[in-house]
Amino acid sequence: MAAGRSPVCVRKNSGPTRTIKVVVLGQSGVGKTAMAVRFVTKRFIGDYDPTLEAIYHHLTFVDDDPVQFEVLDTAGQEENSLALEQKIRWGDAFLIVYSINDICSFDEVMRIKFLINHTKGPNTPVTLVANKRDLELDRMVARLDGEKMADTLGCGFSEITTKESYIEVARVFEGLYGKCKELSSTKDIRWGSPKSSPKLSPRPHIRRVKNLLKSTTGKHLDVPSFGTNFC
Ligand SMILES: Nc1nc2c(ncn2[C@@H]2O[C@H](COP(=O)(O)OP(=O)(O)OP(=O)(O)O)[C@@H](O)[C@H]2O)c(=O)[nH]1
Repeated sequence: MAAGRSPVCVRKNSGPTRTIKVVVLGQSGVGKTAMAVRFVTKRFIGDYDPTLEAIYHHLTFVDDDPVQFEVLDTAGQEENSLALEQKIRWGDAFLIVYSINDICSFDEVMRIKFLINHTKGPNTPVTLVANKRDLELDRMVARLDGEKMADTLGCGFSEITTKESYIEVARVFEGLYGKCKELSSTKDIRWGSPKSSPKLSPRPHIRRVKNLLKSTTGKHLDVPSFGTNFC
């Protein structure tokens, strides 16, 4: 480098930025918000407003590809299927999260995958995520059962601890991008295009995560409204 010049970070092969809309689904308390926030801020924060539902924006590189992640962190899925379908319609790719210490959250996985198949088709990129691996002593769902379930449902599988590992969380999101990329090159799936998903309109509340994002990363967050927009 010539003296006096500051270093410039240049990525090889970086083409146009792709946008991937990821919807994080799963029962209340499995760690959806923790995962989304961990991915975007690298930080683990213990407690969140359980009703929080938000879209996080995160621009990063995956294998030298510039990727704009839009992550919809949904509220727990104890709501009716229609409301859930509206959120599913928005996404390109999906994480279905359960907690290894909560058998009920595992029982919910099949219904969610069924709704994704019904709404977006069976070839949609989905990863089943077993969260809270650090709570081994309270384990109720064996890793093997998670893997079998993922096999049966035809989706990827990862067992992670959002609490203890940022890398594991990042790999889950990056893997989902990889799946989208692979599918788009071999099949006719559409993703990252403005027409692929309906627009969301913001809803004015939520402080904590918003402030955290702003203070730690300068990133911003949208609060979606799933009313009449989704038809
Ligand atoms: N031990 C442990 N706790 C975790 C982990 N991930 C999340 N938690 C905790 O689990 C609790 C629920 O996490 P949330 O992220 O609020 O869960 P959620 O799925 O978004 O819940 P809803 O917003 O109600 O749908 C919080 O107390 C988190 O700190 C993990 O990997 N290990």
